[in-house]
This record gives sequence, structure tokens and C-alpha cells, in this order.
Amino acid sequence: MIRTEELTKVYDGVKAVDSLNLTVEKGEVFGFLGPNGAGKTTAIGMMVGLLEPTGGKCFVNGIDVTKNPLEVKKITGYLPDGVGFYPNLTAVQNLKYFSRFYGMKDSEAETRIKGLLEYVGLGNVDKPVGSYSRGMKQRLGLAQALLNDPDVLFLDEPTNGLDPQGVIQFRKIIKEQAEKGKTVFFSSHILDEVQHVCSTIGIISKGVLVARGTTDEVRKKMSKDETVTIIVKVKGDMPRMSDPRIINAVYNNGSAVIQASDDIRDAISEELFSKNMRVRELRLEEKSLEEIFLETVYRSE
Ligand SMILES: Nc1ncnc2c1ncn2[C@@H]1O[C@H](COP(=O)(O)OP(=O)(O)OP(=O)(O)O)[C@@H](O)[C@H]1O
Repeated sequence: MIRTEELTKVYDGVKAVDSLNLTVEKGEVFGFLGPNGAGKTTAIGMMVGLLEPTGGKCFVNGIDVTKNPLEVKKITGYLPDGVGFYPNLTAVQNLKYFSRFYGMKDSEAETRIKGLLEYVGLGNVDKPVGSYSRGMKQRLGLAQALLNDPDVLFLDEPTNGLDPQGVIQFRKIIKEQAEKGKTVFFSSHILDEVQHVCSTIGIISKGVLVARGTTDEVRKKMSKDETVTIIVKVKGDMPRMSDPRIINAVYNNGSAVIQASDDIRDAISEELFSKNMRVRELRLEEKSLEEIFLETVYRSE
């Protein structure tokens, strides 16, 4: 579980993260979404104990990150944006090096590393990491983040540089980790990426969390459009509708696109029924979260 209270980071008088209040429950896969420079990496840096907050607090499984960063490191895994390894060492050698920080015995580490490398799709690779592609480094980064079998996983733009097959494998791994009861904090600037794996999302813009909830809740909260669009298709000619809540309507032979102040589908269907019309389609056209995200977050950049 992750909890932040008024978490703030100021760089040169500018708030990179501004009073972040957030709770991510155990087993939740939380998507932290925002455009470049929104403050995602800075917020994660404070949550994993690498950056000191200017103000506020952060707790991981109830442990105060600023007061006990080492305790927090034991129970967290972190895949940074642009993960770094020793280029002359192999994946096994790199991970063995990291395993010593967790006080793992060599034999225990060897078994775990072998299993993890297979898990992330690097089972048969035995060359120095310097010759790895970006995607391979991401895979190794994920193995490193899982090395200590952490309760809480922080993944900063984890699918960057992965090919489509790698993206699917990563999503599968993230879901499996959540099923095991791990908390996953996943940052991205791509909405589609988080929608696939996250149960909840938060949108950060200019350091401020502007919305938080399920994708549906966030979509409703961020939608500034007060009107709804209803698509109607009938058999035969579409008659004019008389509901006073209609703001605008475009009629076209057997169909209509109706803009109304409210969801008036029931009234439309009753009116059509009273005119003995056969309804072929009657649906609400909702804006996708992607459209709303682009309009609200990117437009304000
Ligand atoms: N060490 C630093 N010194 C000064 N300003 C910084 C520093 N690190 C980040 N910033 C600024 O803080 C803001 C947030 O940056 P951050 O890297 O956290 O954003 P981000 O959402 O992770 O972006 P990206 O998706 O590009 O990684 C930006 O305006 C950035 O320029």
C-alpha cells in the first residue's frame, strides 16, 4: 500500500510535484498518467526514497519513506525510466551484484535470478548487457525490480522501448504480480498503456493530481462537456423529435444525431414508439478518455 500526504517537490521555485495526496491499496495496479514533465518521475523518486521531498510525507506499507528509506527499499522494487546496468557484465552478473544489497545468499540468488530471467524473456541470453537492445534492458530492469520479491512495485514508463510482444509480456507480468497481492504503481504518458493493465488511474498535470479513480470515473470527472450526444437509427424516415431538452439535432433519412442537455434516450424511444417507428439503434456517444485526456491535459500545456 502506498500513501502520500501533501507530497511536494520544489526545484528552483517551481513545484514539480504539488501537494500530492494519493492512496494506492494493496493489490491495486495504479496508472500514473501525465504528459512529459508533469512530475511523474519526481513523485516516484520521493516514493522510493531517492529524492527528498520539499514537503509532505510518503508511506509504503505504513513505513515513512523519509525516516526509513532502507526499510522501504527492502519491500519495494523500482524500474526507473532509463535503467542503468554495468555494460561489461552479463544479466546474471548484474543481478547477482544487486542481490548482495538485499543480503541474499549466493545459492538463493542464483536460483531466483535464473527463474526471473526466464520470466522476463531473457532466459537464453548470455552476453554483456552493453550489447543489449533498449527493450532487453527494460526486461532486465523488470527482473531487477522483482529480485527481492517486493510487496510494492514502482514502474516508471516500463514499456518504453519494448516491441509489441514485449509489451504484452510486461502487461501479463504486471497482472500476475497484482494477483499475487502486490501493489503496482505504473507511470506512463500513454493512456492506452495504462488502460490495459490498471484498475485505477490518476492524472497528473504540472505537478497536480487533477483526477483519480477508475477510468470511467476519471472520464466523467474530466469531461467538461455538459451535453450528451445520442445516435438514433430507425426503419424508414426518422421523424423530428420534440423533447425540449434537445439542443441540436441533425436528421438524415433513417437516422439522427441528437445533442441534448441530458440522457433522453427513454423519451426518444417512447416518442418513436408512439409514432409506431421501429428502432434499429439508440445509443449514447460518449467521448473516450483518450479524447478527454488530450483535450484537457495536453491542451493546457
Ligand atoms: N533535478 C531537477 N532539477 C530541476 N528541475 C527538475 C529536476 N528534475 C525534474 N525537474 C523538473 O520537474 C518537472 C517534472 O519533471 P519529471 O521528470 O518528474 O516529469 P515526468 O512526468 O516524469 O516527465 P517524463 O515523462 O518526461 O519523464 C519538469 O518541469 C522538470 O523539468
